Amino acid sequence: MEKQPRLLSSQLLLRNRVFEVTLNRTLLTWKEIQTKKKRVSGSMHNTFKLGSYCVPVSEIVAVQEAEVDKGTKDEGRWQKMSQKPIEGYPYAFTVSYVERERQHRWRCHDVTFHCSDGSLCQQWVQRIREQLSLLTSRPKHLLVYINPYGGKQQGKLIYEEKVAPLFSQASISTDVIVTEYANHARDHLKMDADLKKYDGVVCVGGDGMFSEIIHGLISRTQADCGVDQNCAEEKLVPCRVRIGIIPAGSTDCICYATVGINDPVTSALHIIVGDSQALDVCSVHHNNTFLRYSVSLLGYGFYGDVLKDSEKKRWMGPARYDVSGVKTFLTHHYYEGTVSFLPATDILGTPRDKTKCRAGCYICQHNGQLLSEDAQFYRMEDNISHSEMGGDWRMIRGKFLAINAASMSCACPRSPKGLSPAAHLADGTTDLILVRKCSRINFLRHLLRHTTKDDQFDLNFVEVHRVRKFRFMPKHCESDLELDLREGGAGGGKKLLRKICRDHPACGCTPINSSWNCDGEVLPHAAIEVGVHCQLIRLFARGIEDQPLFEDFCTPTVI
Ligand SMILES: CCCCCCCCCCCCC/C=C/[C@@H](O)[C@H](COP(=O)(O)O)NC(C)=O
Ligand SMILES: Nc1ncnc2c1ncn2[C@@H]1O[C@H](COP(=O)(O)OP(=O)(O)O)[C@@H](O)[C@H]1O
Ligand SMILES: [Ca+2]
Repeated sequence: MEKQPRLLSSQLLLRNRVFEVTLNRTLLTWKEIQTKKKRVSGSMHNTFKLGSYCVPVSEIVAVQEAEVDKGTKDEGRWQKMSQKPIEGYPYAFTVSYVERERQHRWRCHDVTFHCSDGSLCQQWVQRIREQLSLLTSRPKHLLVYINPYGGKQQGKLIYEEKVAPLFSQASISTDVIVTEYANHARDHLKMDADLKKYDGVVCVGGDGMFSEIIHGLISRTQADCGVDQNCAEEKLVPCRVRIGIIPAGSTDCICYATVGINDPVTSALHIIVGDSQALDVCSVHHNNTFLRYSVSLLGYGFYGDVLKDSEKKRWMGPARYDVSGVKTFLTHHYYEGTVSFLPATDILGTPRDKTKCRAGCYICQHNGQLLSEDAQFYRMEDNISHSEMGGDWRMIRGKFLAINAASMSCACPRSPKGLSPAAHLADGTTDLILVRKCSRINFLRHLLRHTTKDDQFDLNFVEVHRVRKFRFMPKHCESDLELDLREGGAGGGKKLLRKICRDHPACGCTPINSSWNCDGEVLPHAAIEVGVHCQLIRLFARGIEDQPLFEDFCTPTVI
């Protein structure tokens, strides 16, 4: 039977005031004790307020015996915490814990308790350390990949200055690899990394870098388990190793949509406390050949074109998306093709819901298997679910300015509610958004609504479906065409081009096909098949926390 740790309770000094400090299995609390002197002043003026504070053990970053300053030199903050001596209390220890600030930002704060007795001080440090060691979800050894060229090229600096000190404070050891070329991290994970050694992988970079990491990790897991990625129908094996994202990219939508902010220190703290958030992954295939994985946006048309154009402007940093965004908006290209999809019918929730996926999301906790009342009835009647039968595929043919599949909200600083505000992180579905050909002004209305409270789907040229699978087939199948052009020689090519020009009068100024924006990576194929793999990977995150009313929240504010 598990040994119940006993309660530890002592009277300790904090900022020259006496507190009753208590540690149990889950909480560290400290309550101010009225001293005689204070009681007198309290009763006389009736203004004296006693402080009472608490921190969940799960949010303690570290505990450290503090060196009470006796005029000796400072030997470094985390070697020994230097403190002013208090008469009669020559010993002290410092607890570092997570404190919540505005807009989902987390910070590491310190509180130092002074003790009269050295062995009591040691007992406190030891007991808190014991409690921390019981938290088995915390990582101990991490493999870190830094993209030194992501975003504003600050990845290395961000990691060294803001993240590494926190990891060492929390006794997390790391192996750090600064990538030397694109796909370095992917290939290292896929082939070389000794994954058994690590509890997690940390990605310092943007969405493109994160994409490298998941490709390495998922491919490696499938290879180790003998699963063929090329077969679109295969059930993929979930990855054991969790991934932490330290945002140092341009859009950082995966970090923002899973944590609520793109802030390196906040992300580091979510890694340290050992958070876990499952994430859906889309697999993208073409002709039974595996192309890529995606966790955030798969965008054809507008977002594909923005990305493709922006790649030429990398030197501009994150501003390249604004420039390419305006350019792409003005060119106003539309693309013809057929979208087929398998609607997720047997679930609760729709992409137009007002409720959002938040930390501990009820829908995601049930793997997206929660049944709506109708579907439940249907299942009872037939004893088999619609999706188990294969479901009904739907087909929409048309001219589209954008086809977006958002497997998560895709919230980012540019659009805090995201491309699909009600999408879930881990429900096994993706929200397929179809924006049909419309006027520039209407398209602008749609785009601008991503930045306001107005519903971007409430427009007659926009539709959105929650789906488990989808396919896109452009009117002109690019790969066949390319092959024909290449293999058919100049004559054959010209003939074919003439045919395309006939079919597509805008040729010359309008490209026939767009490319897909797959989590910030250009995917040149137009024709693709996509399937969602429910909860294939896990992040060191917990989803976006509901903004706490600070009085209700158990943080070291007065309770
Ligand atoms: C004219 C007014 C336009 C306002 C439109 C606001 C809509 C913004 C919605 C952005 C959704 C972004 C989805 C995330 C994509 C990233 O994977 C990708 C790559 O990010 P990375 O550079 O790797 O961090 N970024 C972009 C812009 O394609
Ligand atoms: N050392 C490197 N040199 C060049 N490119 C790299 C390197 N490491 C990673 N990359 C690539 O850089 C691209 C962009 O990275 P990312 O971190 O997403 O930044 P951003 O958000 O600015 O696009 C990704 O496609 C990634 O594969
Ligand atoms: Ca999803």
